Amino acid sequence: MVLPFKHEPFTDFKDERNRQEFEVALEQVKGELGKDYPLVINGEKIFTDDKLISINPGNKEQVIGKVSKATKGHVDQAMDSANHAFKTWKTWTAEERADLLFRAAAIVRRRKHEFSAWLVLDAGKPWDQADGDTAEGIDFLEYYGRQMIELGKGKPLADRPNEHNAYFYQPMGPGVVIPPWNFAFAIVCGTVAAPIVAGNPVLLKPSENTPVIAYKLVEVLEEAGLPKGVLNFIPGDPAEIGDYLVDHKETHFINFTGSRQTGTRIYERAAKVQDGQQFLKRVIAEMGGKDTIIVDKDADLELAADAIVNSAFGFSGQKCSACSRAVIHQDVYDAVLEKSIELTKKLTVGNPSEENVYMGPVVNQKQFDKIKDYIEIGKAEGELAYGGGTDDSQGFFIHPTIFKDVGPKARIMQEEIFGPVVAFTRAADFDEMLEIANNTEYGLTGAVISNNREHLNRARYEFHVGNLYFNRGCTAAIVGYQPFGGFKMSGTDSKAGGPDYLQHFLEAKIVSETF
Ligand SMILES: NC(=O)c1ccc[n+]([C@@H]2O[C@H](COP(=O)([O-])OP(=O)(O)OC[C@H]3O[C@@H](n4cnc5c(N)ncnc54)[C@H](O)[C@@H]3O)[C@@H](O)[C@H]2O)c1
Ligand SMILES: N[C@@H](CCC=O)C(=O)O
Repeated sequence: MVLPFKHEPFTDFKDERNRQEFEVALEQVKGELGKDYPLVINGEKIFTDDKLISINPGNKEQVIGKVSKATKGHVDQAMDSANHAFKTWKTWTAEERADLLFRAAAIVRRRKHEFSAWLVLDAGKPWDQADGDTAEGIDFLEYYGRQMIELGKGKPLADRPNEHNAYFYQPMGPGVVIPPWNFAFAIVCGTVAAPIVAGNPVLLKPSENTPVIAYKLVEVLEEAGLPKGVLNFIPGDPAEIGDYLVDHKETHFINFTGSRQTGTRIYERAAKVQDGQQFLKRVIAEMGGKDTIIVDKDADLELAADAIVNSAFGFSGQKCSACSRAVIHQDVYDAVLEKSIELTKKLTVGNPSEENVYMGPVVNQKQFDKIKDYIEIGKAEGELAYGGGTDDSQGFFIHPTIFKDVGPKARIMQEEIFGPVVAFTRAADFDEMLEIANNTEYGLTGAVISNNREHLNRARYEFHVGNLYFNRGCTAAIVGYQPFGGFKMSGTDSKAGGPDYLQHFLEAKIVSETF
């Protein structure tokens, strides 16, 4: 019997034993750095001369791994292998495919600290954030397995005398998974596991920033018994193979998570029907955010400051859900700002592969330079209230940064920065707060800190975001509890980790028989 879904508990690093175990895992992974990793096509490991070099963003000199790079020829081979594998993979029952995910979850759970240690080194995640990333990956495996078992039963329909109607789901065919680097295990795991458990083979092109941890997932699924060709691992340069994967006439779906710029490009290209293409491609595109926390005048101000600071600076603001705008009622603006600065002063910044800090580096030089530019823009658009320091001598470190008195239309209030920068703005009343909260092109997450029930009720319907939170921060959705996905230019609102997610990768079929 499959037990009900329960999310994977987080590790308490205040417990000395957990800290010691994690240090052991970090040392183990450090002993494995710098290795070569292959492509995996039809179960075959292919090493190429041309490599992606993945480095530790907290220590630029440290090479995490050298990962083979796929060409267009490899994409064709991977698609052939996926098409071949589809013939048998689709015949596995929902329970058999779900069992495979449950086995994979058990393997990752046994090696949890090891996976989190790879995330610390490959993505620069602080320990708690890395632990949360691994736990979320396990959750996706457990949750989608259970959802597939449910969907495998089909849906009830009405029958009439001498007529039986059946409603069931079937897989679509091979598709492409293109994840980002910021949840380098969880998002890769969820976006791969869902189409696979639904019966579709996958071509996985991981982010060029974090390909090693993605390879680890491929190994786990192989160990769990995934037949060859069902998951093909084809890291590469997106400029070389990105469009080719999306345009391919055999690509049935593109499961993308990343920036608005790449997502809209994929959405547009996938709409074009290629010569010989016999179906319309489905695009799941989960994109960026410009997420707001509203603080009402009737609010717990300690809670408000804590929610803003942790949502803005957790993982250095490199979450699509991160709070980058705090919209505060004028009566409590100064108090919330002051409390937020006091909390921010206590945050530690450093290299998480050496010590358990609150904030690590940002992912690469490009992001570091971009965030630095936005800090300069912020100085012209508002007043630097705290932080602003940067240092890329050893790794890509940016200190938590707060701007105050920023106008709602300022660039740092409108454009996704994807770094530890938050802008504060004041509003006269709740109407104005909602107006400012909704005035971006994004609609991903948001939070309202208020004890006014009437205002919370209004926000429920008028604050236009896919994930809205009351009296807490706007990050850290949990699989099965807060399915995730946004409106507007934040994407197709796929609600990852929710009860409707697998249907993106299934065709619903009706068979009506007359007796
Ligand atoms: N909404 C969500 O659920 C969610 C979750 C995580 C991250 N994000 C967003 O992701 C972004 C950060 O991730 P990123 O920097 O990796 O994003 P990105 O758009 O630069 O890259 C995402 C993926 O797309 C690939 N890619 C780039 N160009 C491509 C092309 N032309 N064709 C096909 N693939 C291409 C990349 O190699 C990578 O694998 C932020 O905007 C963040 O908000 C959104
Ligand atoms: N699901 C994550 C965000 C994923 C994007 O980066 C959260 O809810 O914080």
